[in-house]
Amino acid sequence: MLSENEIKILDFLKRRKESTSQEIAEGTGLPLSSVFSIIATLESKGIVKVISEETRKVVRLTDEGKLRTEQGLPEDRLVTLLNGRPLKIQELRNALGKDFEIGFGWARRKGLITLENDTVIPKVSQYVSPEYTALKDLQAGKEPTGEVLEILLRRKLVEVKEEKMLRVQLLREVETRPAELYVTHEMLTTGSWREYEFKPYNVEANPPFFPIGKTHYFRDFIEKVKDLMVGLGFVEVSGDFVETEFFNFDMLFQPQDHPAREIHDSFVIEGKGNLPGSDLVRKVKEVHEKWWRYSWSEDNARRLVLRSQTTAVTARVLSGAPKRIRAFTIGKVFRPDSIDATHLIEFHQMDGLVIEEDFTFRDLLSTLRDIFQGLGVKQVKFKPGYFPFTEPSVEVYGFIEGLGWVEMAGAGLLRKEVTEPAGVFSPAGAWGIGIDRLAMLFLGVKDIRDLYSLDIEYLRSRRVI
Ligand SMILES: N[C@@H](Cc1ccccc1)C(=O)O
Repeated sequence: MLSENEIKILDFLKRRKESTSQEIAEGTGLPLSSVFSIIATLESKGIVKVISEETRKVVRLTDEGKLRTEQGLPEDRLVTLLNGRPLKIQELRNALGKDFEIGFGWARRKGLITLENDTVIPKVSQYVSPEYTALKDLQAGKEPTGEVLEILLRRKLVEVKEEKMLRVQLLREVETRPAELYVTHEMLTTGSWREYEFKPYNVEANPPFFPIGKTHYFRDFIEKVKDLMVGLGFVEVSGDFVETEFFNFDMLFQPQDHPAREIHDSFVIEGKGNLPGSDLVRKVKEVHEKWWRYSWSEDNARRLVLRSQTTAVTARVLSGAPKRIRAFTIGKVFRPDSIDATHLIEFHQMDGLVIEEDFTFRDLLSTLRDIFQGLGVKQVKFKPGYFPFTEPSVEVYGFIEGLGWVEMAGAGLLRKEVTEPAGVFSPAGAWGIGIDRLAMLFLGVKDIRDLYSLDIEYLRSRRVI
């Protein structure tokens, strides 16, 4: 029992006895990936034998290369269009569309044209680029080398790929008569399937690879965190990347132009923002001047920064003076730093806020424990910490197999100096969790930059979680 494609390959091999997978693909018109899987099936049936397997580097046309092989290179087309006479740029642009820029650039660089005001003057009446010839040759099976290859690579018309090559031998001749069929609806309803013999599935054969669209894996992780928080009864809130110092620092009781503000650096943005219109600003000024003993400046509070902590969103929620709330926000924050495998200048935080009449420090710790449990961190430990806006404050550590205790979050009860100017008089718990680090631990990512990778091959290789 042989399938149609198996027969194709066997017929091809009969004439050759021995052949490479690439020759088979070429000779039968089957895609290389199918050839691999059919050879595996034929080998398991004892009809062919794979005598060697190697990987070699091959030059392949990219999608753009294929297109140019059909249409011609933009500079070739431009010269053809000119046909030996000068033409206005606009006419060429109309004729070539978005290829005009590329064609014009290359034609000029190659000295095929000159420009006088808005008129393009041809220097040659005909032109076939060596690149185009090389693409055609490649299509016919002759790989480019040397300088042309380099230019083609640079122009992204070809790419060098690793390709597996099997050398296959026919072990015995078999009668190549198709007898297998796939079962159809009709066979089932009429019962005629009983008269057929069916092909067993080869579950070990490698199927062809079809890339599917999927969400970026880090985005997926962030969605999971959001789902968890919503499941725990929190509402999601969000804020802008560009924030006034007022919400990023002042409302969080971090004094202006003072070392306590420098708990971390921030990026400054030109211009000034608006402050809230309530008496919140006046009360924040009061509390700063009373306890930090300096003259608080409204103008400084209007300065703009890229938010350096999502606690700025917490401050905005507070400014609405909620009586009772369970809210969280997740998003990017920005801090100057030198970039390496564990540091970026933009990363993600998840800040949370609980305001409840009899909310206690113990409630805060158990909420954090719940969140980390939900994220899959079973063992959590708390250490005293310091943040300008919370008292008491804790640092949260989670135990990760193979790594030990890892710092994951900062938290605490918001100080009265933070809540009261906003008109909040109930206890309020708050925290900020570093999301990138968590994601790296869970997704097995060693370099933080990979979380933001746009490399399509890498992203395809990531599992969907
Ligand atoms: N914003 C703090 C974390 C934090 C948030 C809320 C309360 C306490 C601490 C940081 O970025 O380090």
